[in-house]
Amino acid sequence: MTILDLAPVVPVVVIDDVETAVPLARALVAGGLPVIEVTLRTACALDAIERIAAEVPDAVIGAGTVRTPADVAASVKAGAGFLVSPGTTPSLVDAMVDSGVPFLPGAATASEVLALAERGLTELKFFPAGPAGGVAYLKALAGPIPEVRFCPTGGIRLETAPDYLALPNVGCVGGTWLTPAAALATGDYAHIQNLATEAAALGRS
Ligand SMILES: O=C(O)C(=O)C[C@H](O)[C@H](O)COP(=O)(O)O
Repeated sequence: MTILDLAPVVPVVVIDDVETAVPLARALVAGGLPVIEVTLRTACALDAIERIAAEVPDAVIGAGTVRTPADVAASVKAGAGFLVSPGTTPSLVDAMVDSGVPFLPGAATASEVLALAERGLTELKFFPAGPAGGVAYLKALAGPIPEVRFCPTGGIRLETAPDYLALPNVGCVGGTWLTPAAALATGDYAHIQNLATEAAALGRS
């Protein structure tokens, strides 16, 4: 079982207020989406990961927007169970390999995919999925590079997720649509749970 196969959708979340982290994670897990990516884009992101790791045992909590070896170290220290990067550099991949936790390095072109496959890495994030070519691009990659599987992220919504999930080289998709800023601001976790339930059902279609 790998990160790509645990849930059809990985919520990508931006947490501005650390107090929202635990109720938010609980709502996503209750809706059927246990794999959660907290982006390292806010000051409290590492604290949020730490709290979710400590208080929501059913969540598989990971760090997103991992850009540097220092991000890798800080994420693992905070308790991240997996790492996701928007793109890759040689030093970032080295640090991810050495981290001891599962990771999805980002790639957007055939050359980037081949560079990672050459290192034995065959589970990647495809980012930014929509702008980079979407479903058609992934379909084209499956011809020459069928052994590499992806979590496409970037511009995907509930309506477009099924087209990605139908591809043989897609394990799951990521997206921010599960955690609208307005719902977080007002503490509307019931709405977030409903969005998660809706997305989790895609895995049964
Ligand atoms: O922060 C990162 O590491 C990223 O790679 C960016 C996210 O995957 C996108 O921000 C997804 O956002 P939506 O397009 O709204 O679903």
